[in-house]
Amino acid sequence: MNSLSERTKKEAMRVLKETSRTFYIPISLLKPTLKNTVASAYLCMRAIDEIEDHQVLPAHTKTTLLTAISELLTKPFDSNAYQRLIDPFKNELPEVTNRLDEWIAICPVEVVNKVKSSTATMASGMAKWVKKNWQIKSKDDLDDYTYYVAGLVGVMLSDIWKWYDDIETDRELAIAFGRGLQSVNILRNQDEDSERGVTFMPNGWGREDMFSYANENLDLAKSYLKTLSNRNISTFCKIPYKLAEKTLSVMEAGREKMNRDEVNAVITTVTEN
Ligand SMILES: CC(C)=CCC/C(C)=C/CC/C(C)=C/COP(=O)(O)OP(=O)(O)O
Repeated sequence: MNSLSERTKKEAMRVLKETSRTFYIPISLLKPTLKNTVASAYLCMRAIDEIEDHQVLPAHTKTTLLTAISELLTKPFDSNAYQRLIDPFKNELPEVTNRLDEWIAICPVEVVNKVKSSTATMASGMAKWVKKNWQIKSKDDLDDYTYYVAGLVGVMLSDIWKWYDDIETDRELAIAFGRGLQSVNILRNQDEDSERGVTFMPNGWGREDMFSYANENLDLAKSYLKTLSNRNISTFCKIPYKLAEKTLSVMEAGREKMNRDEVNAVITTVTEN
């Protein structure tokens, strides 16, 4: 047994628990091989998301880091080069980012190139949107942004399902799933984002337009769910879907987000069915 990689897998679950409110529980419910794979894949994307979202790093540092990481991910991953790249920023960056090389190392070899490739595309898309200062003017811009930051999570997960259990899914539906979840987050975080001077609303859009965008994409997510023939995978995907659906309904009723009991109730309903 390789005890270093066993230790890193445990660490991955600890870091996941500390960084993701939404995905720790669904990932924990996956069977061991899937759990390890999806955890490492999620952490790879989260590692770069923390750079894009960083509250202190200047834009030029973000774009330099994201572009360089994207390039590193397109080759056999050079851990030393990665550590040299982030070294000047290690104190500012969270653990999930500083350990990207370890998350890649625990991803099964048969699927790691898919994870690296989606993450590389995401990193270059994030670099592009940092450069544009997230100036989303049109629906096409919104589709482009949500493709990079969330649609690609769906693409990567679909690649994992295909590898694990030969499950065929529709790429556009997987992307829409990500877009649906992301647009619910945009609605939920609108005030917080505008306080830091960022808006993801296309010109002329109000909240109702973003609600429609979220609903349209979540409808496609529902079609995606119907195509999943593996129960363990289907439960995993249903949890964020149902949480998003419920978040939309509480926001429509004028509240900011679900309370903890409501979150737990959604998870119980999904896992008991
Ligand atoms: C095929 C398929 C299942 C597609 C879905 C793809 C997917 C899981 C996209 C994630 C997008 C997203 C908004 C993540 C952060 O959510 P958050 O802020 O709620 O999560 P956090 O608690 O991890 O920060």
